[in-house]
Amino acid sequence: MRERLPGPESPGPASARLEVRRLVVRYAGVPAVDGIDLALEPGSFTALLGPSGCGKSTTLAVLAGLQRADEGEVLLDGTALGDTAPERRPLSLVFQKPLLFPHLTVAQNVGFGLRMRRVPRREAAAEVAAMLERVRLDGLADRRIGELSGGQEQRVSLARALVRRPRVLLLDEPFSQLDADLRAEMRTLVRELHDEAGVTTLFVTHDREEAVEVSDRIALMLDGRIAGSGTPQEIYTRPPTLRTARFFGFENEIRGQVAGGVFRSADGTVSARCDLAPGAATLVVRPEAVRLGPAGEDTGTARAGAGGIGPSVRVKDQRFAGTHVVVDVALPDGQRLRAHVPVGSEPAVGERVGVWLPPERCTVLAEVDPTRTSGTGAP
Ligand SMILES: Nc1ncnc2c1ncn2[C@@H]1O[C@H](COP(=O)(O)OP(=O)(O)OP(=O)(O)O)[C@@H](O)[C@H]1O
Repeated sequence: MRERLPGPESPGPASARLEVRRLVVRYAGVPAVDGIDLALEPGSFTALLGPSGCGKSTTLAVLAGLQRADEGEVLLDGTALGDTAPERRPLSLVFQKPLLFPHLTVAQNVGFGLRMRRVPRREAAAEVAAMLERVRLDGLADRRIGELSGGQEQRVSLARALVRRPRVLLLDEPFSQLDADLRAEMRTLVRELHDEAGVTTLFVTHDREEAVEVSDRIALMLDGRIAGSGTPQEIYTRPPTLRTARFFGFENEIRGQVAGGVFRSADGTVSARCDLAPGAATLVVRPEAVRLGPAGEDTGTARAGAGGIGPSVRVKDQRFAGTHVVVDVALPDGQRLRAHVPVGSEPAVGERVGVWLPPERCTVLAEVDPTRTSGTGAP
């Protein structure tokens, strides 16, 4: 995760506050967007994150004026946009597939919007040249679109979007067609461009790592609804619901009960302090937070409130995963718990190990999934 100052970046002079209230969009009567609220502060960078089909693109299309909402409204600096035509909205949209004019050069594509706005030729040329330099395409101004790589095409799309000086920048999975290295490079570029211009940005993605790395805030969308929102740190470490936890890779779910401010697993081996009311609950913990140690060692059970499991459990399975080894252990009641351990420190299958769940990495949720008992969901 990048080091970043807390709070939104300083807004650019013209960046706007964008608000979505109770937005509903139905296709053939079925809601694709089901009553969402969103507030993008001026100059902020928000990721709208969610799996395929959850309604992200539909939301963006409504913001851009390309799709009508069935209910709700979109407000720019407090003014409802209503039926304002797309070209009259001070927003720029970058799509997954670059929609560029193949018969025009790079510079002509970038300058197209300025020509439409009748910006004087010399002024437009200077702005286009400056923009191409910012997206590191200077030198390619006279190339045709067909002579560019996928990454270069998306740079042209970004330049074309930003040269209009939009008050809000909307990005719809702009790098999903690029390879992993190029995606990382483009993410950095988008973030740099945002930080320079301070333009309010909404970045749609299904990739949680991308959302965490690039944004100041994440709104997680599931089945047409906002399932949780917060800073990347908040949502990554303290998921508000079980589904959010699963989406963010909390593979371990331990079921139990809360009583007197303490969660206890069904078999009594895991405990953690929490401020939930008494009742059924689930403790979630990421596999990389689970610590394994030598069997018999005090791995934390004795510490009051520290999530801990009895001194020894048996290793059921382990497999090499490149940067770490995935180890599944069997808890006393038979449920599995998954740990990621550094390569070279993995215990053997059948070995007995001690387990410790650092309390600050455990989240207890007042929810249980009746369709699952417990464990990792591993076979
Ligand atoms: N024009 C349409 N007619 C009917 N159903 C549609 C239409 N467009 C989208 N849908 C449906 O609405 C739901 C939301 O689609 P949307 O494209 O907004 O999701 P998404 O999160 O952007 O998905 P992806 O990441 O795959 O693009 C999906 O179930 C989709 O099949």
